[in-house]
Amino acid sequence: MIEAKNLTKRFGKQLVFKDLNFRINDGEFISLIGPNGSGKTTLVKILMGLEPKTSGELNVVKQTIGYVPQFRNIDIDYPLSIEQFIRLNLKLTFSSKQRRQNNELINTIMEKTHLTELKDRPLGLASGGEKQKAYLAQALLNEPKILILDESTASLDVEVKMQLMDLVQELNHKYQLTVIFITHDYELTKKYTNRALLFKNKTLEELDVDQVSKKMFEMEG
Ligand SMILES: Nc1ncnc2c1ncn2[C@@H]1O[C@H](COP(=O)(O)OP(=O)(O)OP(=O)(O)O)[C@@H](O)[C@H]1O
Repeated sequence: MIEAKNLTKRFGKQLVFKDLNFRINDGEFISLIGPNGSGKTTLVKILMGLEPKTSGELNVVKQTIGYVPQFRNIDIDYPLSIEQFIRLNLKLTFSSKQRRQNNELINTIMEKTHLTELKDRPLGLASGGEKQKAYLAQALLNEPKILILDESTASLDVEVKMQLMDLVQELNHKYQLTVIFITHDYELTKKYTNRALLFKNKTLEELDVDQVSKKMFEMEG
């Protein structure tokens, strides 16, 4: 469970947001929406402990968080396979017992993300959707309870976006994974999320997904 009370963030003199009050329950699939520069990434950085809050309270109860960024282009010469890329986040070990456990974990995660058949494909030659699944798999390595998708579908075409979101929805249902989906995509918000947190006038509104309108995605920062 994540709970914020009067959460405020400033960068120097610039107020990013003020007095945010919200709660995200375990197993929710929620979208975080709002114009460019309204503070979505700053808020998730605070949730992940990567950025200090200025004031207010934030409780993230003993939860591990996985983070999936929007994929950037990876050079076709990138030397690692999909599996090797996912392994980058594992702790280095020379113990054979630990290596066995690592292998089991990798196999489970590759299955969960439907990457088993693609494990030896060089990441540089993978499609956009496959690359994004590799990022997702890497984020799942420390068995997070909360998954943050930071515009993770943005550079994918429509069909591939849906496939990735179907996969995330499956993980949300099967493993009660809490999902926070930062997005500028109206259709995906409506189709996949139950609730939305909307940044407006430097604060955050909690909305049922029925209350979300296309207009909310057209606002300028
Ligand atoms: N490290 C920083 N130092 C100073 N200002 C920052 C820093 N990080 C973000 N900002 C500012 O804080 C504001 C919020 O930025 P943030 O990236 O959180 O917005 P966002 O809603 O995620 O935007 P986008 O939809 O464009 O990704 C912006 O005005 C940005 O310039």
